[in-house]
Amino acid sequence: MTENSGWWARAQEVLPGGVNSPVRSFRGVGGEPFFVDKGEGAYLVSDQGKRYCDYVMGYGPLILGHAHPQVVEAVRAQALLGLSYGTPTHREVLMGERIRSAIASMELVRLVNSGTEATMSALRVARGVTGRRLVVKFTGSYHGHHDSLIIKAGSGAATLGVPDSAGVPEEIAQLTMTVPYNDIDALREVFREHGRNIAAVIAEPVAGNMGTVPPVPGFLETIRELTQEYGALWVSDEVMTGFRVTYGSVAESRGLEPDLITLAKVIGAGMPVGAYGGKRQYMELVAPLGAVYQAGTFSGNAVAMAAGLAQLSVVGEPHFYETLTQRTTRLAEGLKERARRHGIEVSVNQAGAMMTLFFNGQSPTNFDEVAASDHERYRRFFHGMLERGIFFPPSGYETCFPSWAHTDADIDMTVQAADAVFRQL
Ligand SMILES: Cc1ncc(COP(=O)(O)O)c(C=O)c1O
Ligand SMILES: N[C@H](C=O)CCC(=O)O
Repeated sequence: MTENSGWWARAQEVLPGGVNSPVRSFRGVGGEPFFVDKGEGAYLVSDQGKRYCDYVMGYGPLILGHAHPQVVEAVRAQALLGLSYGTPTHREVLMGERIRSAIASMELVRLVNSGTEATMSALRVARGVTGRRLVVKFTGSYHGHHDSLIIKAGSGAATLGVPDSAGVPEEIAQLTMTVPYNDIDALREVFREHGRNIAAVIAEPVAGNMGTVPPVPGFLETIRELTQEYGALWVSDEVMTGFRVTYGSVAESRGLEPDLITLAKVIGAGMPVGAYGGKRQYMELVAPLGAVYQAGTFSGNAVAMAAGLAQLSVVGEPHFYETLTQRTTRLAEGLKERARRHGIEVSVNQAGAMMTLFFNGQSPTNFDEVAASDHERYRRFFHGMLERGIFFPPSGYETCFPSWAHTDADIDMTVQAADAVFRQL
């Protein structure tokens, strides 16, 4: 149980389940969510004045922490000039150029308003380019909530046990094939049977929506090889990983060139933003150049661009990702070591500044292995930490996002608190 300000009852009267996105409801761990008044650096402050060291960080976008001065100043300055224009602005161009300078294969970039919009549009392009209907996704991956991809999905869908959403017509669901993450043989089999009808394979280059699950050696390379062999497009969904694990794309940092890449989260610094892009030959199909229609009143929004550009200029500074990764490793190693002291079997998967603590002696490599972790224990761990003022993701299927604002002292305090919680598990 968390503090109760009375707002939770009011919220449930007016919002479905009290929330505007299912994971926020704490259904995965039980209890009631707390309400936030403000964020400051690595901390959230609740409406009851309680401070929480925050490892959720808006589910990833806030890589600099809450209310970073440069981001806030950029937002304030732009707001004074207007919020949204419906005409081109310099900052949209600057954002496109910044993304392209970091991710070479994003030769043309279209800005949208969310990760969901980005992946939905990327699939439309892939289908438009290939004239094919089938798409392949991986079990436990989450790419947003549109009809083609809310199938065997991770994140809140997995937590709530509704990986396949009602309301998706069977005819649409049948066009999506699912393969276990990291299962190279199963992927080859799907291509052997259906390869000439597959428009796209969409994959998180490090899965983050069943907790953090890195790719096994050869997995991303096989996606590249098979899509090229069969004339399908590889959509690397970097909504979570893009500019979080490294400056730019994880796929490109491994020497691979996806056909289309989707971004969101970090490029918006907490404002609603998404982007998709890729090789000119594909993106030239997007309206107004080509026949794939996609549009948006708020796309490239002026305030969102200001926030995102401010954040990207900070993360682009030398050694940013090395330092953030080291801090994340400090947390991961600290948690493992303290759990071991208390004889509790855990593993921690980490990729840059993404990590998940699993109550599982083996590091999971796919959704079934994540599901086999002790989620009841995670629930107790979550609440133990929350009582001590530390906010971990409210589900064993989500990722922790340490930020630049987390100091070594914050991390050591977290490890200390975990020690006390492990003792009671
Ligand atoms: C990899 C990935 N793709 C797509 C999405 C959808 O993004 P959004 O919630 O901004 O619609 C998310 C997160 O929600 C994500 O983590
Ligand atoms: N795991 C999701 C995205 O990364 C969590 C965000 C949400 O769906 O509210």
